[in-house]
Amino acid sequence: MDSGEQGQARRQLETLGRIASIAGQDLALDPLLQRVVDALAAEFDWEFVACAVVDHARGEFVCRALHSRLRSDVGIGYRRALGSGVVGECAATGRSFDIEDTRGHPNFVDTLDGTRSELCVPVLHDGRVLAVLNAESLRVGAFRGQLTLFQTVASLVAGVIHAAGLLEQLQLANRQLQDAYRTLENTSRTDALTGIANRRRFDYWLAEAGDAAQRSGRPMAVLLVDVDHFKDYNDSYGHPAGDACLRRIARCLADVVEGSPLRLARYGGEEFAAIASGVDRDGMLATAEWLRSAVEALDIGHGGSASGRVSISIGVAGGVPGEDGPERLTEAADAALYRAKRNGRNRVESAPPG
Ligand SMILES: Nc1nc2c(ncn2[C@@H]2O[C@H](COP(=O)(O)OP(=O)(O)OP(=O)(O)O)[C@@H](O)[C@H]2O)c(=O)[nH]1
Repeated sequence: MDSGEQGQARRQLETLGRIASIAGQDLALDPLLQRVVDALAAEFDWEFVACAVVDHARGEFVCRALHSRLRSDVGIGYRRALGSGVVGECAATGRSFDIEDTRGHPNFVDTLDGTRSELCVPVLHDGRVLAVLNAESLRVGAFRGQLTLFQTVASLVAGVIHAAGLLEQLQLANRQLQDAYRTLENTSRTDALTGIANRRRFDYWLAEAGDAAQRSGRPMAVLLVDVDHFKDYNDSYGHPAGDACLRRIARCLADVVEGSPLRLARYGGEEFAAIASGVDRDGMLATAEWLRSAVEALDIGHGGSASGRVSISIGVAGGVPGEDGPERLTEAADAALYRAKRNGRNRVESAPPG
């Protein structure tokens, strides 16, 4: 080896060292690939360097990093089928390509105006093609003698690309798991028929409001709603119409309480419940009356009801729960609701102040 060759070998080793050290700086896949591509372009003064990652599940490769001084159809996110073009063939077969002159090459796809030479090497891990490193030039034979070096770069960065790919898959799986968990959590707290909160969530709110009221000494209030003569509604109009009626009532109640401190839930069957912290019995009574009149105003026909339309009865209770907890308030609201039914329905009754 003469001194010129020794100097070139030393420079190549230094280049490889630099690329290896910047590649492993952190494990986010896209920045990592971009660092490799930028380093190759800078070290060798290449006009176009790209890295495509192989998406085996979709049978495609997709460009994830790019350095180009030339006008090209290729951009980040550019994807093609495995096997298509030289990059696609390299991705599909794991073969390297060192094309001195692209003119006449059987699988060359012209994505870069006037490309004359192309270098393409697979990034392999465990015999599987993870990615393809690709360089292109407008000059014939621009990469002469560089294939081994390019392959060495590919094998140097294969480990970190593999690890970054795994990390990316893990992060994706983690995000999907979190989404699924949120959906599940939401489903488990939402009533399927009406879309408002369910009894489970109401019980949670009740305990939470009870704790807050006991700690602060400030009142809380509960109201229970029951649709009047609903058995008769079902019997007259059918169960599906009964379901639709419950949905309309739920929407109406939700619209009234929207933006207020009241939290509304379907309590079960044809019953709804609402709870509010920092509100006393009289404050809740006023809201209860709005709720009652809003449902009446829906004007849903009901032949079995004295008014000829669907109505609700409401029981209200409020105060600071004592040692026996906030459940006492729900029992008191239930007793008031029973009185509202007995006193003719379509009305609001409240428990004595407590
Ligand atoms: N369509 C439908 N009906 C329901 C649902 N849940 C409960 N119901 C019906 O609601 C009716 C409640 O009837 P009752 O408890 O006898 O009370 P009511 O007929 O409303 O009479 P009062 O409460 O005394 O005014 C029953 O017929 C239940 O089948 C539901 O999800 N969909």
